[in-house]
Amino acid sequence: MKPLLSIRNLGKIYGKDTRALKGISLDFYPGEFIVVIGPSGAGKSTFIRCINRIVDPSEGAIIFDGQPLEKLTGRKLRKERSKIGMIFQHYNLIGRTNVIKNVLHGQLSNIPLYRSLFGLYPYEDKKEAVELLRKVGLQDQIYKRADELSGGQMQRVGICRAILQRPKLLLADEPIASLDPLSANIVMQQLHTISQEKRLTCIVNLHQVDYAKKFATRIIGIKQGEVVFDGAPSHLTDELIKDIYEGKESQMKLQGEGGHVFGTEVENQVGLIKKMAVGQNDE
Ligand SMILES: Nc1ncnc2c1ncn2[C@@H]1O[C@H](COP(=O)(O)OP(=O)(O)OP(=O)(O)O)[C@@H](O)[C@H]1O
Repeated sequence: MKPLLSIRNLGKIYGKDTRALKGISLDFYPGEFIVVIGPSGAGKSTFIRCINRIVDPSEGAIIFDGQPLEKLTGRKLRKERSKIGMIFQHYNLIGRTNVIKNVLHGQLSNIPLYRSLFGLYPYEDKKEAVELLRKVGLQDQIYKRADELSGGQMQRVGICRAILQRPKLLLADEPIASLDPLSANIVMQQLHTISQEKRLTCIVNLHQVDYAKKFATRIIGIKQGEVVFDGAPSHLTDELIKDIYEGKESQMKLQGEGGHVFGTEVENQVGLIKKMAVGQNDE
């Protein structure tokens, strides 16, 4: 199968000497639900943001749907970006606008300006927006202002907006970091269900390892800007988790399903796993 997204030797340096990413090379395939984990400052957000060029990489290649994203500018870049949906930690909804219009904004890049100014969205888009909102249980909130919703409801609107964009790739930067555990679980479940139904490739940054193990088809661990784990959730042992979050790297290598798991020396320290448990994100 051809990858939808190929990243080669991706690096990012902020300012003079903050190396946020170093030599990252990864392939992502249609239908994968990838969760990126790693300690605070590891480079997770930078990684996600380099993919859609919110952040410009310092080096490397990002081949998305056959196009070299790192080289594109202007209209060509906008065209490729319109195939990449984004879900944000703080939802990025327009508070004074109602729910369905927020969802329809997902189609802004695909309709002429005059239509969006007058709210003239195609019937098919409106129908799909309603169906998506029904799917995430918001059918009774369609005409409510977005700022009257709970955080979990706002994020479900954010998911519907990203899906209505009809992307090939969905990026989510800590989508549940601001939610209570119950809402977080609902949001992750719905994000997972919808993206799997539509066979979208989904890359999600998370702090909660429990959710990564519950929902991911593949987990990527990043530490100090480098990939230190890439494999199936079943291969991510408690010891490896401890390593990603606090252990020292060693020569030991472990093989994971994806064929490239990186092992580390295990420090015998308890407690961190518990901290990383759902709802106890205290980094
Ligand atoms: N705009 C910026 N300017 C300068 N340095 C930055 C900028 N954004 C991030 N960094 C630095 O790059 C490194 C990686 O940051 P990044 O936000 O990507 O990590 P993260 O894994 O997403 O962290 P967190 O989980 O806390 O959000 C950190 O050292 C951070 O201080």
